[in-house]
Amino acid sequence: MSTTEGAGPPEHDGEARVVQIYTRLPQDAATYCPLQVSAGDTARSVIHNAVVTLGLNAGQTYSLLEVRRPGREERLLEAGDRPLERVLLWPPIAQRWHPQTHGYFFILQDQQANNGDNQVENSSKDYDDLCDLQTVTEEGILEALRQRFYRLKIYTYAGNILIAINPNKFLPLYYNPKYVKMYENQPLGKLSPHIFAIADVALRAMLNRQVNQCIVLSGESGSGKTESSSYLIHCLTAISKKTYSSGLERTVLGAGPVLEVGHFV
Ligand SMILES: Nc1ncnc2c1ncn2[C@@H]1O[C@H](COP(=O)(O)OP(=O)(O)OP(=O)(O)O)[C@@H](O)[C@H]1O
Repeated sequence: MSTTEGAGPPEHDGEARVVQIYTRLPQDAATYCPLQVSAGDTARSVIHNAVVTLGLNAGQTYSLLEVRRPGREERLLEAGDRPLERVLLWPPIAQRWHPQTHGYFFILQDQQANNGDNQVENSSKDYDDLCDLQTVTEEGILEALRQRFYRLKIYTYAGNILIAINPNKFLPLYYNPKYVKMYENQPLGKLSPHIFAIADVALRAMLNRQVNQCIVLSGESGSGKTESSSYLIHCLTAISKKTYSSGLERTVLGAGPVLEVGHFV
């Protein structure tokens, strides 16, 4: 386990993948460890497993970096971020196998030694679900949402309700087609909060219970209800293979303006 290139193509096991974690530590030059990572694993658990696998000092604090272009595009993952969600956004070749030389990989680094570098981390705790807040006050909820918004995390759960904050700009990262597949058949809350998760849960409930389902979109004017309904419909038609090619998405979305006209008559 002491090379810069890894040892061969990774194995795939359903939703789990083998991810190469390289180290950037004062005590070594180029060590890596292949780790089996599943979609729900967070940076926190991946760091823990890498530290154990590499036999590193568990008393130290480590952080995990996603590298897209060595030295140029490096992003520090927060403890609750899910590394496999990042991998799915890499180009196919980089998703399958990611030795350092291909430019897409993860780095485990000593947090203390690297303070000041690549710091996107924020000391405030990040909550995917507002139900995890220690004290629930209006101020606390708004602050938690604000901190997530600063990190471009526009979705947050409050139990099985999804709160969406209008970013007022297109965030391609969120709506990558690979995310539709990733959220398919996943329990709510296993992956990062997302509108596709709501669509998938509603579709599965409908199919399993054979009962119509309803998703309520509520918010003030301009908050993003129409936009959100488009993402829901896109996701529903994409995961329903039969309707995917039938133009249903276009038909349903086309009904929107007609209904809105009715609203003002
Ligand atoms: N998830 C999003 N990503 C990017 N932009 C968004 C998102 N949600 C909303 N927006 C932006 O905000 C604008 C207003 O959103 P939208 O039309 O969906 O609001 P609305 O709640 O349906 O408003 P109204 O109730 O007045 O019809 C959109 O045109 C879009 O530019």
